[in-house]
Amino acid sequence: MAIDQLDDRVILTSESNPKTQLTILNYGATVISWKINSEEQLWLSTAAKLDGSKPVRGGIPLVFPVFGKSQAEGFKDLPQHGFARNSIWEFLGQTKANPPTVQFALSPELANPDVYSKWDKGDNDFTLLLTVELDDQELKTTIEVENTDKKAWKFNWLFHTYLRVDDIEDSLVNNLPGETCYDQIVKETYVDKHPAVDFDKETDRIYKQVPEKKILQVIDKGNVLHNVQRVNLPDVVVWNPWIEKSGGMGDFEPKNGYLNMVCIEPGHVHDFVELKPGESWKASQIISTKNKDIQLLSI
Ligand SMILES: O=P(O)(O)OC[C@H]1O[C@H](O)[C@H](O)[C@@H](O)[C@@H]1O
Repeated sequence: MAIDQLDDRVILTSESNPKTQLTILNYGATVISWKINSEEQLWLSTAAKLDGSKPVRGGIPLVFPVFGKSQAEGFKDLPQHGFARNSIWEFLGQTKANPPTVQFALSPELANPDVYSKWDKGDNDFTLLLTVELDDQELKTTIEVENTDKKAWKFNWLFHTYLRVDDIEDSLVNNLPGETCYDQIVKETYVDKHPAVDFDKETDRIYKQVPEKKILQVIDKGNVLHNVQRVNLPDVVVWNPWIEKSGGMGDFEPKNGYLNMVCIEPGHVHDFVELKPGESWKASQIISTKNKDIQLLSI
C-alpha cells in the first residue's frame, strides 16, 4: 500500500521499492523518517518527543509564522519558531499514488491555541497546506500559505531539515562562498569567503537571498550525500549545535549525535512575507540523492 494512515502518523511507501519509505507525524506534520532503500536520510534524536509534548527534535519540523524569536509587532510573545511544529495538522489524504503524495492542512481551529493565540493576539485567519511527495531518490515538500482573513498579515516560513551525515567533521556544505550570512554565534553579518562550510564548532548561520540556482550540497569525503534545491525560498540556515549546545538540550540524544547531523534549512526569514486578504504564497524544498556531481558555482 503506497499510503498507510495510522493513528498518529502516515507512512508513504514507494511503488517501485518497498524499502523506500517516509513517515510523517500528524503532530507538526513533521517528517520523522525518510528511508531510501532502507537507508535513513534524516537525523532524529533518540529522545525526540513524538507524543505532542514538544516539537520534534529532528526530521523536518515546520517553522511558521516566525523564525527564531522576533521583537516585531505582533510576534513578540510567540515562542521560538512559532506554532506550526507544535500543532496537530489534519491529514487530508493522498493526491497521487505514484509517486506517493499526501497533503496535510493547518488552520486556526487546529492550531495549538496556547501558541497561536500569541500571534497578533491570534486573530490572523490562515490556511497552511503541506504537500509531501516521495520519489525514488527524492523528497519534495511544498507549502502553500493563504490569507483567509479580512486584513493583511506577514510571516516567515522555514523547513527545519535535519540531514544525516556519517561524520560532520568529514562533511562540507558547498555553494555558499560569496554569500552574505548573519552569524548567530558571533552576532555579525559577513560575506562567507570559505570554499565550503566546514564544521569544527557550533555553527549557526542565516545565509540571505542565496540564488536558487545554487543547490546546497552536503558532501561527505568528496561524495555528494544530498542536494537541497529551493523554490521561492531565498534563505538558507546552516546549523550544527556541536558539543555544548547539544549537551544542553534535553531532547538531543545521543549526546554525540551532533557528529551525525547537519541542518540545512531553506526558508524565507530575512524579512517577512506579506499577504493581503485572499492572497497565497507557495514554496518548496527538494532534497535529492540523484545527482552525485559536485556543483561549483563561481562566487
Ligand atoms: O531548539 P529549537 O527551537 O528547535 O531551535 C534549534 C535551532 O533552530 C535554528 O537552526 C536556529 O538557527 C538555531 O539558533 C536554533 O538553535
